[in-house]
Amino acid sequence: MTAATPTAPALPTDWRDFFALTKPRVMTLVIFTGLCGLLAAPVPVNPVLGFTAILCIAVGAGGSAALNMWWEADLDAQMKRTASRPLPAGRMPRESARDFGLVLSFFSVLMMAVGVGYLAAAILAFSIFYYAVIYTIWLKPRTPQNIVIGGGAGAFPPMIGWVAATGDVTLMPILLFAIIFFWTPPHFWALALFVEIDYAKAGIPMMPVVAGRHSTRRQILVYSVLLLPLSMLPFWIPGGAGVVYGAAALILSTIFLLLALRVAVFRQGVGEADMGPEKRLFRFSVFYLFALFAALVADRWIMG
Ligand code: HEM
Ligand SMILES: CC(C)=CCC/C(C)=C/CC/C(C)=C/COP(=O)(O)OP(=O)(O)O
Repeated sequence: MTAATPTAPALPTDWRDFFALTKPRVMTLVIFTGLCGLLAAPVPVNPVLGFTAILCIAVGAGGSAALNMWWEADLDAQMKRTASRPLPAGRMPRESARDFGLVLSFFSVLMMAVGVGYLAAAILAFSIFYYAVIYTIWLKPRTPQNIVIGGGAGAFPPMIGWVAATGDVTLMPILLFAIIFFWTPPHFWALALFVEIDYAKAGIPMMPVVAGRHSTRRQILVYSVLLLPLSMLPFWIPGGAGVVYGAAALILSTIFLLLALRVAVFRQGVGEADMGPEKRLFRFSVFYLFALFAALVADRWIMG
């Protein structure tokens, strides 16, 4: 962040700009995994409590995204992918994004504490801090391991959903956390491979910029290999998920691994100019997590 960025908006702000600050497209999956954590928990959930918990996850995640955009306005201005966001495009004063993010974050935690429970509120508060401060301010500009460690922030929502329902952290929510944690590096590095030039321009030490494409592809493969047995663990542990989830996890994780193999190993005939395999892996990563968590809930409903 520098003080040089103008704070006066060049264009009037409207509600769509505030909505954009919450990174709504990315947050759909955050909210969905939170909802699935809640619905997969082995207890009946009071609908009002469940609705409050998901609303708090959505508001808290949106608040932390607004704080991320406030802090990164100068960086976002340098990248084509992010240059049209409300702050770099000059549609909003910087302070508005900061205040909006702080208000959303504060009220989401307060509402979670009052309406759902202290443990869920504490984990939500930690997730917001993790994304807005540990990842955005500390890790992202400093190390190519930024998203490996920082990915923890996005892995909390299913745990928050589960804790909101049960009041307790057991092995299952820890496994759901671990699945997203190991999913994040292939998800993000696949994208970073085809938008690498932007990150280099902005001076962000993303893995392809620092370690090169070859090493990034190998690391994508390592996480994708680990993801397969990890995603099967909820099926293998006693009292975990049933065969509907187990079959879905096996199929989805195998496809994920094959797409990662294509990115990492079988690139004969695919030039560096053609990032088709990386784009396919990125798109599938999003579908993968939606489908895996949907299967977890379907399994709970079908298998009981
Ligand atoms: C530190 C970890 C992560 C990083 C750095 C990251 C980064 C990104 C980036 C840069 C995009 C491109 C879209 C955009 O410009 O907004 C994206 C897309 C997406 N991410 Fe991630 N992501 C991370 C973790 C997650 C997590 C944990 C989730 C959900 C559980 C998630 C869900 C999504 C979805 C759904 C999209 C597609 C959005 C669309 O359709 O445009 N990401 N991610
Ligand atoms: C409940 C709660 C607080 C959840 C947090 C959810 C969370 C951490 C999601 C991470 C996903 C995300 C928006 C990454 C963007 O990375 P980036 O900010 O580096 O991407 P950019 O380059 O597009 O700004």
